[in-house]
Amino acid sequence: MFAPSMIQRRAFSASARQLSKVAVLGAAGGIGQPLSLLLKLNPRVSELALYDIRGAPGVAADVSHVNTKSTVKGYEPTPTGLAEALKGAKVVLIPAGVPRKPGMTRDDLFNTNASIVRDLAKACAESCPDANILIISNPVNSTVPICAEVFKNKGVYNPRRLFGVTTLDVVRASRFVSEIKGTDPADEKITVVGGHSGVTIVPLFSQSRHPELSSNAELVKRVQFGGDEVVKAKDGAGSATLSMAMAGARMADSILRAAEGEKGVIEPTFVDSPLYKDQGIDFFSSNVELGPNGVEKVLPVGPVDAIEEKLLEACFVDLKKNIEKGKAFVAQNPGN
Ligand SMILES: NC(=O)C1=CN([C@@H]2O[C@H](COP(=O)(O)OP(=O)(O)OC[C@H]3O[C@@H](n4cnc5c(N)ncnc54)[C@H](O)[C@@H]3O)[C@@H](O)[C@H]2O)C=CC1
Ligand SMILES: O=C([O-])CC(=O)C(=O)O
Repeated sequence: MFAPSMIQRRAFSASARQLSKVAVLGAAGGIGQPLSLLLKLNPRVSELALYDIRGAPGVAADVSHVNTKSTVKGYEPTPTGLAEALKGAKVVLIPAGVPRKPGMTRDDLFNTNASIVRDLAKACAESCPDANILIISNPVNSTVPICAEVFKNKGVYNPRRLFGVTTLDVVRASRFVSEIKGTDPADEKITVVGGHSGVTIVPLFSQSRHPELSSNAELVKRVQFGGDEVVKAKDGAGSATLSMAMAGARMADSILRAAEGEKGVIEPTFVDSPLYKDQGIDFFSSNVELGPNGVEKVLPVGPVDAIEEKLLEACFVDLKKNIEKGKAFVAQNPGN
């Protein structure tokens, strides 16, 4: 017999910890592999579904030996395999697609990655329409609108559940500031808004502990073009994978914590946003409060200084074009 207090405690822990299936599409890639490992280490994940057009069963077999409770399964690259991987998923992370080589912009990836994301989005809309979809594949400024259009066409679009992963931009910003100031990056909370490429990435140092940094043009540029640093250093072998895996795992964990009812979970992310819709910009990255239903509240950008005002103006020009390009792609190429 259990004492009443024990029964209460057991009932509480069972309801607080939900069973969460998480799927990774593109799981055998540079990001997908370390991301899958980090998700295997997350106690909030009960089931890990790994899918790729090649190599997912091997990655799954490897990761499955890590001695945490969750189960791991790799799926074959067939429509049934994909549907099975997605069925019942609470979170789907999508790092499928090609990465940049030196000299390329993220937009140069559009021609290859747009159709990959469109087709995977279609599978998600069919097999797990209520899942939280986290898009990592570039160009994020266009692939997120692509996913939204696909979900709309299927009649299952829920703007609260679609996220462009821009976490890496704030991860970089806090690290770069800590290097300059000799501080712990954990203490450097830097707001970054806009989109996820070049000048659409807008760090708001005026809101940080070091407001004077907004006039540090070199630092601003480093945050905006941090991805290029890695692309150049990898010299043709791809772009950021390990730091991205960490950033993606952090975002997934935040989504899961909020789903479990934790209050005050805030992450920056590129979402269907009311902030600049009046200027024709339907998606924007800003701090977002997460909840059991996904996006709980899109937080305002807050006060910006004159330099940041100019950065935002430049951001809007490119961002608008990137978003339109994604929407137009689905309109012209709806796929099967
Ligand atoms: N949002 C962000 O902050 C970041 C985004 N990225 C983007 O993430 C993407 C992936 O980068 P990496 O992992 O380095 O590339 P990768 O080439 O190492 O891996 C991509 C994986 O996707 C798989 N794939 C391709 N088509 C697929 C499909 N239809 N279904 C399932 N899997 C498919 C490939 O087989 C491969 O294993 C790139 O587009 C890159 O630009 C990279 C870093 C940061
Ligand atoms: O730079 C790239 O192409 C990959 C990426 O999005 C990043 O590292 O932020």
